[in-house]
Amino acid sequence: MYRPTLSIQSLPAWAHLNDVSFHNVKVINTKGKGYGVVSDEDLNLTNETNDASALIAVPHDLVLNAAAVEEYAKEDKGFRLLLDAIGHRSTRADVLLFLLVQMVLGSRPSHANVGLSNPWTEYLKFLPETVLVPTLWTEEERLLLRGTSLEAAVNAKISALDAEFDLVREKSSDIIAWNDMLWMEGVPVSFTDWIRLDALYRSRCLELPRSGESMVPCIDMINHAATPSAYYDENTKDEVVLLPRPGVGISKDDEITISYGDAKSAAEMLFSYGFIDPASSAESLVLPLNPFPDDPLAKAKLVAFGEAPKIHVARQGREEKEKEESGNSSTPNKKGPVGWTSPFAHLMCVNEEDGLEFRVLQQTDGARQLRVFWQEEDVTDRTGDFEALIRTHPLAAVLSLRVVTVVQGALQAQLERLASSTVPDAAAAAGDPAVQQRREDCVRTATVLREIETKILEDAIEGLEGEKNALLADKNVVAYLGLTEAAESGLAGDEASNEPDDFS
Ligand SMILES: C[S@@+](CC[C@H](N)C(=O)[O-])C[C@H]1O[C@@H](n2cnc3c(N)ncnc32)[C@H](O)[C@@H]1O
Repeated sequence: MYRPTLSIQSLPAWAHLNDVSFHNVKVINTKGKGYGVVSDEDLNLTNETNDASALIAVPHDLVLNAAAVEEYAKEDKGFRLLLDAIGHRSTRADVLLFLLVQMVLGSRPSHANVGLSNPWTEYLKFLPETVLVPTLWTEEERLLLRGTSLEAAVNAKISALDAEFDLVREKSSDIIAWNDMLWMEGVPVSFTDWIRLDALYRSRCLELPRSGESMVPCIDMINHAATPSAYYDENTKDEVVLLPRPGVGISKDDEITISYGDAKSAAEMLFSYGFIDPASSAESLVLPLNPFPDDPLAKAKLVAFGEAPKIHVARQGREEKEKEESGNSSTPNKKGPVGWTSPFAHLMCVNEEDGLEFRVLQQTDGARQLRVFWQEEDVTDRTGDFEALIRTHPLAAVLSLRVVTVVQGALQAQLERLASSTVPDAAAAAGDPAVQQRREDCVRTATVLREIETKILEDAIEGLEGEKNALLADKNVVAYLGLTEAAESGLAGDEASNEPDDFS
């Protein structure tokens, strides 16, 4: 839909009207990062920060979260109907609905017969038209993610957004005033509008110490840096304040930055914010894990496990590694090993002959319930704990070898997919310079992600090779494989008669 915009030069006027105070800082257009906040003068900072040193202060009533949406619904009966029909599922869902209404009000206020304007109606007009998060990449641009951990995640997110948008359309169409407002008047709201609102929310929401997950106008103009100069907090007046970090020097024209978190992986940063900062992203990735296609228990295992099966891969921190080795290594650039976890892989690799059993129990009310048994013990509530459960099995090492082989195979397949899909040349995008620039940004970011994930996968596979070799040397495994080999060579003897050579 058509979306009016406001120049960032008008932000001070909006801030003044809405009691947001800026002290010696201003919002400007930065190079390559959209808007950002810079210092207007050299700041003489002490090691103490308090309210007097706040660079930006935002009144509590501008903070947008589930509680604020609820307050808004008390004043606007029309919105109450909409919120009760669609909202109350999560903070995000309520805020997105509110933003949708504000976006529509902002684009055709004269026609509005429902919905009350609010400071956010105008503030939305300052926000960027697009965010480079992959849900807003074109289908062609998303091919750049082939083989990365984001390939499946972005497709799943787009499907989820599609289902969510259908629900919003269906429920709001039942309310005549909203049906007219959202879907009939002028250019109706589109799926792209919905994806854009989701992207704005994801890339701009903050975790406030008291108010929780919230959007805060103006504070959301601050960019990220690995070594930030500021942080946000809530003060005794319930304002959200931007404070300089103690001991950090800020000169005139310096950009003021905060940290968006250092525990997020490169994929998570790209997914949520549309950029990757290798200096502050965690070296980790998450991949989906599919059960064996020929496992007759696959469905029961999935139901009993209760969540989407995954493999988490993460480089262990240097300190962790040093602690583990209890040595005092002084090779600062040496990276720690890459470890993995996958609770489902352990469940996936055990079968009836190992002691796994599924039973369907009829309850007194007639309902049927799937129960999981391991070695005769009911472990229905511990399906995520099979790594520990198999440790006491006489063939524990054999079962572990299966798991390690499965995980290594999945990571190897991912690495091959990553290596086999090349990144097309950005110059291939012809025409409009803005489209060309955007394509270059997507190619650059996807290339960074691909390099980071390739290295993590290679190191994880190498680590798994070590684990596999250690397990192959285990005496129980040697004995088990010896028996299996003997059985198979007996079988091979029978099968040998089927070899084409024998017919010759
Ligand atoms: C909370 S907003 C910050 C203000 C934003 N730059 C704007 O124009 O409104 C977060 C977005 O800013 C951009 N951004 C923030 N830090 C960045 C960085 N270090 N490098 C590149 N882009 C960054 C990304 O587009 C991100 O989604």
